[in-house]
Amino acid sequence: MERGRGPDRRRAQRDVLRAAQHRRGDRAHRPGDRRQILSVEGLSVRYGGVDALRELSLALEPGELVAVLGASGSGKSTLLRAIAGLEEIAAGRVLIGGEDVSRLAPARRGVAMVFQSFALFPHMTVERNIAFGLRARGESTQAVASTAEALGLSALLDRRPGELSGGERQRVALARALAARPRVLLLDEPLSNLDAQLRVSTRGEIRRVQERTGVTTLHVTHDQVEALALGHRVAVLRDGRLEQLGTPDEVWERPASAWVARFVGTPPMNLVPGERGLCGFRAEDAAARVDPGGEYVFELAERVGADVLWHLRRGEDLVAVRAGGAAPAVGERVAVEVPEARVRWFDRETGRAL
Ligand SMILES: Nc1ncnc2c1ncn2[C@@H]1O[C@H](COP(=O)(O)OP(=O)(O)OP(=O)(O)O)[C@@H](O)[C@H]1O
Repeated sequence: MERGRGPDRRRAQRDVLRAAQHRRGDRAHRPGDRRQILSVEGLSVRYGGVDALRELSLALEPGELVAVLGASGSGKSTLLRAIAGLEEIAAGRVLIGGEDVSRLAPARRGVAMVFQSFALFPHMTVERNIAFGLRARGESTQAVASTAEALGLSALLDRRPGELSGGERQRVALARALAARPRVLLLDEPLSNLDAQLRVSTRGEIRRVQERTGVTTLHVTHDQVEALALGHRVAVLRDGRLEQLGTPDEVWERPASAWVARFVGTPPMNLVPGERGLCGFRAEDAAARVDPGGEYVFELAERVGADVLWHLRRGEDLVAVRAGGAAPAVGERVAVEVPEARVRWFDRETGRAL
């Protein structure tokens, strides 16, 4: 589950490019489908004394997939639940298609939500699970067959959830959400109950179905690999606030703060004190070589996927750099060079990018 180097990084960049092309095409085909715009303005949610969301504002273009990334407790689920109408809002509002839906009942907002637990009805067949929302509203169930087909579920329509694999159950949950043709799709960690391999394939499926249906989507995850691979843009949440909103490339290349720089990437961006503040650089952007006059001391080498990382120390500061060739002995001096264009500077006090 490595991110950021070699093929993974290139794949992420290709995905971003495709997403941009998709969005351009999308606009050309459905000019101004403004009914699908989702925005939240100054949203605050409180649980007793806990501020789960603090004046959070965010706007999604029609057909856009935004991955919401944050540590546990940062307010990701609360954001989705507030948009769906499942949490009381202390301040701010939720707009869908420009209409303030903050006071509307969940069922009238035009949103569908998929939970981590899938929440399927165990006694109903796949077909009835997918049709559930449509039947409840007295609507035609015509969309069931085509949605099931799009998600590769046609052969499973008569089974019950207990007779399905985890990945199949997840696809049924997704099909049930999509069959109702929501304006906005909310996905709350939908991949976290799947094993590593299935996560990757289901991730691709979500991406394809989302692009095909063009439904505006918020996808919550605490997994940065998933967020960068899946989102047209990524919203990074920290303590109920929006720390950064940007394309995967922007979040990777130009973190808005030292906090984002530390949160995104395995290893995270190196941060060491420099003349202009905190100096940030990624492991793959640095060149390291044994040099008796070098500032760093070699501590250990570690294989991470396709790469070998050298962990180095300079006083209190630890850095990791991607290196080739034989590792030096522990304690040997190493020089590290980073091209100026690859260095990011952050304010020492506030941590904001300079
Ligand atoms: N029903 C509740 N009652 C009290 N506090 C709550 C409740 N639900 C959430 N919280 C608190 O609100 C904050 C945000 O929670 P939320 O579930 O939105 O975070 P999250 O980012 O989705 O976390 P995770 O990744 O662990 O699911 C946390 O501090 C959490 O403890």
